[in-house]
Parts: sequence; structure tokens; C-alpha cells
Amino acid sequence: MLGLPAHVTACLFDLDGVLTQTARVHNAAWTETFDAFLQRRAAATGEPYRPFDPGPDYNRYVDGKPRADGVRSFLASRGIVLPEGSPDDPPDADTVHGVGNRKNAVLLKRIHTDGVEVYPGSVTYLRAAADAGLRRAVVSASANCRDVVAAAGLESLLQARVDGVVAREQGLRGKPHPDTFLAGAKLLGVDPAQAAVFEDALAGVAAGRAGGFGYVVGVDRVGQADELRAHGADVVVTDLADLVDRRPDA
Ligand SMILES: O=P(O)(O)OC[C@H]1O[C@@H](O)[C@H](O)[C@@H](O)[C@@H]1O
Repeated sequence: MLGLPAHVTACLFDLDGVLTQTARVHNAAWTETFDAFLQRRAAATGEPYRPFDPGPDYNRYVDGKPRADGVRSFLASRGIVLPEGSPDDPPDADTVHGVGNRKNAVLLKRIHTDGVEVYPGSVTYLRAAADAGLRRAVVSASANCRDVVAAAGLESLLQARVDGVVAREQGLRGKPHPDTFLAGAKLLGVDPAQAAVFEDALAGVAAGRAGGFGYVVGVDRVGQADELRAHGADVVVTDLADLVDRRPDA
């Protein structure tokens, strides 16, 4: 049913890049933030300025991960270690949380100006899943998940939410660890083997694989189908609408 194996009774959807077109907004906000940081650092150290690459740098080090993990992970790839600081650091602090807060200010400004767009094929799939009696949760690293879901008008199609705020409260590790997806399955009252994970991020499909979920759907928005498969996707589609009439082995 809906391109899923028969044992699947629940769907765990990532948000940014799967349900809403906000992965590209996050990516743009990270690019702006890291480029300003790297430029200042180059001027201070005399080292050459090498900008953040919204392709590989975003997909490998930032996409799908909790905010602070994204900061640490990308900067580590450049050999940079910042003090942790604390979550209420001001956005101009050169700490992991300061850089994260800077990016969040840029992100919120962009979302405020441009709004949130859904992927129409994903809404079609969500509706079809609801009609078919499949349980549905959103599982996102983003602390802005609740607001983005509301702005996209998707609340009524989702029955549970595990996001960056819930993860922090409950001490859940972020993707590529499976903790948040496992929490989503639990909220829906199913075993991981009965749940399908829908993910566009490499860290996200890896989390689906690590958690022993019943099926992992990779959603390829940026031309990385092979990497999605290599990180754990059972199937890769470019639009969830493609799955509506598909058998799982098709
Ligand atoms: O900074 P937020 O809104 O809590 O989001 C955390 C992460 O959420 C993920 O969904 C995005 O793929 C990442 O780009 C983002 O960094």
C-alpha cells in the first residue's frame, strides 16, 4: 500500500525537505552565517577564505542534524573548534550556540519574509496515508518544527511530533542516531519494524537504518540518490506522489 511493505502501519516523516520546502531555507541561512564567520576568521588569521559549500558541506555536515551538532560538525571539518557556550548566548558570540543562534535569527527572518511552502506531492501522500488508516508523525531535528508545521497548514494531517524541542527536553540524541524516530514510533504506538521513515537527509536515512525501521524512503531533492541508498534508504523517490500508486517492489 502506498509503496510500502504490508507490515508497515505507520509513517514517520522528516519535515524540512520532505514535507516542506524549508531545507533550502535552512541551507541558505547556514550559508550566510558560516560565510560571514569564515570571512571574519580569515581576516583575523590571514588564512585563505574558503566559503561554505551549500552542496557537500550542507549535505554531509549539517542537514538533518540538531542545530548545535551542525555547527560543531561543519567547523570540525575545517579544523575549527569553538567553545560550547550556552543556549542563551547572544547571536554575536563566537561559541557553538552563538553561531547557532545567529543562524536561527537569519532563518526566522527568511521564513517571516518568504513564508513556508509545502511539497504538493507530500501533501497528497499524507492525505492518502490518512485515508488508508496509516498512523502519521513528524520527526524533525528542528526546534522550529511546530511553527513550520503550523505555517504550512499540516497540523491536522499529523498525529504526533518529535522535534528539536522535544529532543532537548527528553535528552534524545539527534540524527544520525535513531532516538527521535524511535520516540515517534512509540508515540504512534507501533514497533520500529512497523514504521516507515521518510527522509531527505543523509543523517536521516542513516537514523532510519540504525533504528531497525520497517522501511526507509529516501527523498532526493538535490541529486544525491546514490548517497541516500548508501546511507540506508530502501527506495529513493524525488516526489512522494510517485509512491501513491506504487507497490513496494516496483
Ligand atoms: O535550527 P533548527 O530550526 O532547530 O533546525 C535544526 C536542523 O533541522 C533540520 O531539519 C535541518 O535539516 C537542518 O538544516 C537544521 O539545522
